[in-house]
Amino acid sequence: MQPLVSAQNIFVEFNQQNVLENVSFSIEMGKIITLLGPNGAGKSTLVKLVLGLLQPSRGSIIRKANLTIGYVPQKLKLDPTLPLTVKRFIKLNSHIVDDEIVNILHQVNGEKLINKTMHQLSGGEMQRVLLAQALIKKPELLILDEPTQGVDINGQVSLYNLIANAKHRFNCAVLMVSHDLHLVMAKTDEVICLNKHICCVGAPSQISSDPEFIALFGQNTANQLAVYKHHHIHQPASKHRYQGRIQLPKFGKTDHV
Ligand SMILES: Nc1ncnc2c1ncn2[C@@H]1O[C@H](COP(=O)(O)OP(=O)(O)OP(=O)(O)O)[C@@H](O)[C@H]1O
Repeated sequence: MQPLVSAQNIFVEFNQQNVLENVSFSIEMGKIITLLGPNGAGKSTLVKLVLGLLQPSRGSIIRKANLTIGYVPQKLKLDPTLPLTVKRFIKLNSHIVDDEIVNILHQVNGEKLINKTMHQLSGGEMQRVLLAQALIKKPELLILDEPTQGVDINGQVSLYNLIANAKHRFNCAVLMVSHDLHLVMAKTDEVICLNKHICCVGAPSQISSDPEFIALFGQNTANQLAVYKHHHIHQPASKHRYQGRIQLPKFGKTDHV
């Protein structure tokens, strides 16, 4: 089956410096992919490439024709003087009737939020509304960039459950940047470990024993992944392109993982 997104030998350069180097990956229907990497590794840059907001300096990225993507950003900056209700926010850029809004909010446990203004929402409520807005298009691919920033632990658990439910309901693929390994790995089919180039890729249990992963993230983090065993078949890691050894910097977000 044709992948939803296929990237081949991507380079992205800012100010004559490579931010992504020779990155190749594909996103297949129904898979949950978690993107890991230290600060500045190029995770958001890769997300922008997949969204089509950025073009590679070299290499190619092919999206399935008419691919529908739902996107949940890290944070949404809204003009505080704008009295935008949740209902109006979800209606932006889409022609949907009120029943559909109620339905989609129900799917993220957010029916009670419909008439609140966006500024009244807590961190967790805001992320659920952003998820609802992303799901309204019935996306084939849902992309989330650190969706639980500023959300407490209960909110994090509930958000990841909602994401997993949405994946089953829409049979969509999910690409997410997350440092909440203890919460996301049980639901993740494939981990892509990025540090400008792809250091390693595979199921969480495979990645946990990869020397590059251990060198980059430490044995404690690898142990968190090791407990997750998947019983379905994954692509062999050799199908992905490993980009060779790297100089390994200290990981900057240890407290998050
Ligand atoms: N528009 C831009 N112009 C110049 N440099 C940029 C631009 N966008 C990103 N960068 C640089 O590219 C590198 C990768 O940034 P990116 O935001 O993709 O990393 P990240 O892995 O998402 O980091 P973090 O975990 O801190 O969010 C960083 O060094 C950043 O400063």
